[in-house]
Amino acid sequence: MDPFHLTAKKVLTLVMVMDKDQQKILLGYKKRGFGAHLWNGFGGKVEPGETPKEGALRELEEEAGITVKPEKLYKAGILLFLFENDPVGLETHVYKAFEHEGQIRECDEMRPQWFNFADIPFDQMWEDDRVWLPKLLQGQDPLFGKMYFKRKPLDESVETETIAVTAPVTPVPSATSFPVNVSTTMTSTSFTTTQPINGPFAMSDYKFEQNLPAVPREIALDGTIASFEN
Ligand SMILES: COc1nc(N)nc2c1ncn2[C@H]1C[C@H](O)[C@@H](COP(=O)(O)OP(=O)(O)OP(=O)(O)O)O1
Repeated sequence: MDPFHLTAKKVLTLVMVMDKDQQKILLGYKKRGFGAHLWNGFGGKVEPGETPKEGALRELEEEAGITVKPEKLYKAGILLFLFENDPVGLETHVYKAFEHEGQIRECDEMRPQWFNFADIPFDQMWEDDRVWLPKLLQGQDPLFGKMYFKRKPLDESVETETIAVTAPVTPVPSATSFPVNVSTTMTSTSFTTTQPINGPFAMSDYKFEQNLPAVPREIALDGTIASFEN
């Protein structure tokens, strides 16, 4: 059985906002959820009834506080992320924008920050980014590719944060002291979580589709680029 065989896919978006004059890109530090502790563009799941472009504009506003005029948001490609032994692929519609409106602001999910093109923190980003993002910055889009990921072994993990937890602790009576009146006291403890470098997956392979006759709308479940926008 092909470990990358897909039976379903989720449609996601990813928006890269750039300032060509300053040679800067706006990235967000993901504070929670899928891809937590990594820098990425802004985006998320496309909701029922939305086009990918509408979803991209909504997520950009939710996560970075800024808006882009629909006609100034350009399709930069589609990346299909496949995970070993996971039958659900992530069809990610990538967009780019060079101008925006509104004030950039942090939210509970993302912390936005501008980076010079020369200082993009690839060692704290999904591994696929170092393959396709330089192409995007050089204007070699639209990009259509499939990225294959395997789960990382735990020894590639690094400790990233210590979380202090105040929790009620209920002493368990020993057999000899039983019966007693069990009292509940508050105490404080802490534990350390591990976060694998570049996220929990390692990219094992990737393939780009070159010289397509038209702009694809989606990547089919069998991996072929099936339908085209005219
Ligand atoms: C696996 O490789 C990936 N690489 C890159 N560069 N980006 C990725 C990868 N996998 C997913 N992404 C992007 C696509 C989306 O922009 C986000 C994931 O979105 P999320 O799951 O957070 O979607 P939301 O709708 O915001 O989620 P909530 O349910 O938390 O609202 O990462």
